[in-house]
Amino acid sequence: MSKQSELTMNDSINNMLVVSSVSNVNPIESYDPEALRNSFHSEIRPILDVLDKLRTQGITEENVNIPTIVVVGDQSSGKSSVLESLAGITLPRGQGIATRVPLILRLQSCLSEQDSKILMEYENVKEMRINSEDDIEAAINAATDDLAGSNKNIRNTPISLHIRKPDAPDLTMVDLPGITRVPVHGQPENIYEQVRDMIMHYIKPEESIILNVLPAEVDFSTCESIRLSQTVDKKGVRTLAVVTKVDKAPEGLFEKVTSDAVSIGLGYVCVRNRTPADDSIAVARCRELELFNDHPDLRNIDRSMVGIPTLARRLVKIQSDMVRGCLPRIRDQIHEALQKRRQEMSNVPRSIDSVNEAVAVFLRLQNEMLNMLTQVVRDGDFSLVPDDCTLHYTARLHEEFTKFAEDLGKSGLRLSQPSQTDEIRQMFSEHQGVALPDFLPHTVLHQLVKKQIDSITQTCIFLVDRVFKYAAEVVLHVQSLIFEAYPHLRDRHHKLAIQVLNETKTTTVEFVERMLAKERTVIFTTNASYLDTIAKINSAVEKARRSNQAYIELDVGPIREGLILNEAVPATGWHREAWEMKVRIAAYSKIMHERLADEIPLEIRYALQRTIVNRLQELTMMQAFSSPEELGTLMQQDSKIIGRRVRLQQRIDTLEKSLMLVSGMIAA
Ligand SMILES: Nc1nc2c(ncn2[C@@H]2O[C@H](COP(=O)(O)OP(=O)(O)OP(=O)(O)O)[C@@H](O)[C@H]2O)c(=O)[nH]1
Repeated sequence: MSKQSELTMNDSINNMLVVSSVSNVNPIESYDPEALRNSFHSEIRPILDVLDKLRTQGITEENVNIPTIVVVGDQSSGKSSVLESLAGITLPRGQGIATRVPLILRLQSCLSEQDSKILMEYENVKEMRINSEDDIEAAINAATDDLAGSNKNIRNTPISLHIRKPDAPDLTMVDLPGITRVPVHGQPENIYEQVRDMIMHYIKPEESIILNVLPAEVDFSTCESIRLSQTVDKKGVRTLAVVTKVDKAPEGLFEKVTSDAVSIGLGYVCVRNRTPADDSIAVARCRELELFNDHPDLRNIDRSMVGIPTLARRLVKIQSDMVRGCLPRIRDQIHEALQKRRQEMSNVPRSIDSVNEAVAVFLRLQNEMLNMLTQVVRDGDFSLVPDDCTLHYTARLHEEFTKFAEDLGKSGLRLSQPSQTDEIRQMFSEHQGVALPDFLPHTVLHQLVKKQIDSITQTCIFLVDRVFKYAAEVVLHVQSLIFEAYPHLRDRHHKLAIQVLNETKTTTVEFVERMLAKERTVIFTTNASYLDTIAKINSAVEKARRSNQAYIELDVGPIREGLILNEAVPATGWHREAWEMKVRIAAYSKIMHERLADEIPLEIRYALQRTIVNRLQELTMMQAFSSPEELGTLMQQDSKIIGRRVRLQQRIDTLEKSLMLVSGMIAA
């Protein structure tokens, strides 16, 4: 019992009885711990113990909903004071934000003072004993600072306070930070959203009972806590209102709680908590008794709606009703969570405990990598990674090659461009005398073909660059997936893959350069489409001429352009010869582009397939480790994976323990 308390709890109870006999007005019920203990059914207590244990083990993080009384209210509405009144101990209170982390308050009655104990737990602090009630406030403040820092920040990591004392009601409740719209004392700008999210987390489950703390001085419909609780419990069927500070605003309270403008399904209980003027909690209880018995505005309120003793009794009853029959559902939820965690665990690599095991995993992973690369690169089979579009190798390559063919088609000479006609004409004049005047000079043709090749050289080399870069990404991505847990092994394979791909890229670039050199050096084709294209262009122009068209749309193979006939195709002279040369270049370019658009992609695909599926396979298989130590280093697991495995194992252990507890309780 608090040193501050000049009156003991028994004194206060005696006082309550004295006051009530003097006042002679329908006295409110006195706080009778014995009666409360008796009303607490013997079968409820063990269930509560189990539920409390589950809660402290963090089972709620596994989506297992445990019936809980959640205390919510606007800032400084008196939440902590209500808990203080129920527990008979001093909790941190104030005008600013006092509660900054969830406080799970577990009250438990016991037979004698010798059995009393106070324990606190949070995060990594387990079963910290608090020797005196006077130290609770400081301990909670220190733990809050520890969890949420010493400024006014909040954090959703609970402190659990277990108080066992003779006259406590058997109740477990969660106190939450008060809702505030305006950040104060260095609180973050989004303090409202943070508090709201925390409150919603606790009140959303159907199993939660919402203890909505409303100060008597305000219009209840303006309370933010009412607004929030109505979003999850519209009709208020699981909401109980506690009206505090009735001593400050007794006028009109009777109408407020009887009209029920804010739909509170479980009803109202009006209380007067301890104020700074009360020396002790016991004194506060006496003053509450006097207030409700004597005040002309309060004495008419139904006795079942006033006083901390009534509130304690109501809560114990609600809690008893709640926990009865909840165990089978909780067992099923734990079972489901356990299955899920076990499934997750089966996907986390196991720890490696021997050299033989390390060798086996080493070989298995290498095989997995090669199989996956073969599937992706050779077979175009991405069934292992349906959602990962980067690994749909053949489709991505096809896109690249189609674009390459389009780019080639777009490059080069345009039949309609006068500047090119002038250029050709210039070339003609420089090559006069090489052949008879009515022959198109081959040297000019050759020079123009060379220009064509120069204009597409970059397009070809860039294609090799892009495709090899992408292929390297695919290989590294597959390796990262397979060797996720083994960073050293992954790095070794990355290095090997980059090395062989670079080698192949060099030979592929050489191949492309050789192809372009051939095209630049030799003008050659046996392809009938060369003459065919020339004939088609000429015939289209002739036809247009005959029908006196000034303009034609040419559409011959890849040649699609509009021509103003008199400008582009003059009947005689230099211009006419330039036009004829242009037609030949266009027809020949078409054949060259087709050759390149097929040959270069074919070579790239062949080279990549041989490298990734065959060469990499050989090199991977040839890889060895010189000693068990080297193998040990290679097979060292990523610390993140180790951490994940440990955390999962802890969760599984907790769930297994919880399942045993609950199943045992159901069977009992
Ligand atoms: N007069 C009077 N004052 C009260 C009553 N209940 C609470 N108070 C005072 O109201 C102030 C706020 O009370 P708290 O219990 O800290 O309120 P809270 O809702 O827990 O506060 P936060 O956690 O900061 O939101 C304190 O100064 C209390 O002493 C009451 O019934 N009567």
